[in-house]
Amino acid sequence: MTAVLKLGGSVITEKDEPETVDTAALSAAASAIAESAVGEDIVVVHGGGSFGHHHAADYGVSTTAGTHDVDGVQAIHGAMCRLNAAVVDELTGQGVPAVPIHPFSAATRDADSDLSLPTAQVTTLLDEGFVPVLHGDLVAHAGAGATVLSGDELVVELAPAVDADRVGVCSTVPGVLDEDGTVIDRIETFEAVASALGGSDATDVSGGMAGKVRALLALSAPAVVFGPDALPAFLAGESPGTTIAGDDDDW
Ligand SMILES: Nc1ncnc2c1ncn2[C@@H]1O[C@H](COP(=O)(O)OP(=O)(O)OP(=O)(O)O)[C@@H](O)[C@H]1O
Ligand SMILES: C=C(C)CCOP(=O)(O)O
Repeated sequence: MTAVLKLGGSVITEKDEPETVDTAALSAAASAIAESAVGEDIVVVHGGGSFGHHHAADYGVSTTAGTHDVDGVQAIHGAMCRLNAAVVDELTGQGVPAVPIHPFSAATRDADSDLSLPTAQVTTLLDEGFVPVLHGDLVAHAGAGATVLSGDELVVELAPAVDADRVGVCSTVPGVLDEDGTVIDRIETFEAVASALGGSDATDVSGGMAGKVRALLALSAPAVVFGPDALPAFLAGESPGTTIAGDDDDW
């Protein structure tokens, strides 16, 4: 049983306070992982929260708008590396054999914006008993300089690469909400829920909930979107929140 879990940046950081970790939330998430039965068969991805998104917005960088400004690259990638170090530290402090992987060092987008992410280091580390921890980052982008690579995109790339049985996206909301604020149980097409989907309450250059749903629909195996309180339930094999079940033939 292998799981890919994304910890939303909005969960583990104070999203409106630049470069501030939500230490209580990060500690609770790390403890849920440390205590879960998935043990070491888990790949963790985390988002940007107040580390990546503020800098990306300052430099006008998004998943589609790139930069050639080396100061911008350093600000955005550097902030994400600092957050990644905090996540890895918290996990290892709680006994999880977590190791960092920085996607900017490996991934590319071609001139058609198609993403290529080498994953042999992830699968090898997993096989060797480590818990790889990747993060939303920048990515070298042909013709655009460097663009944002969201953690949600990483989840979509990693799930088939590690043959994941379970994909979970832990955000601040208890699931994807309909127009009345009720958690939608299951989503099979973007069109069915498009009118309820917005961006993010906080600074977010990668599309908020709408971007998340679009990215997760690209998986053929179901992904679940849930809130922090439901993380232990997800790790115990339940499907709390919203199940997003697209149909990608590549799975
Ligand atoms: N229909 C909806 N249901 C649930 N959340 C929604 C909806 N529409 C918009 N949102 C917003 O999407 C946010 C979640 O997306 P966001 O990208 O901010 O989360 P994250 O992945 O946890 O953080 P990060 O992108 O930093 O990793 C929610 O906090 C909410 O503000
Ligand atoms: C803003 C940066 C650099 C990372 C974005 O990752 P996300 O929060 O998963 O969308």
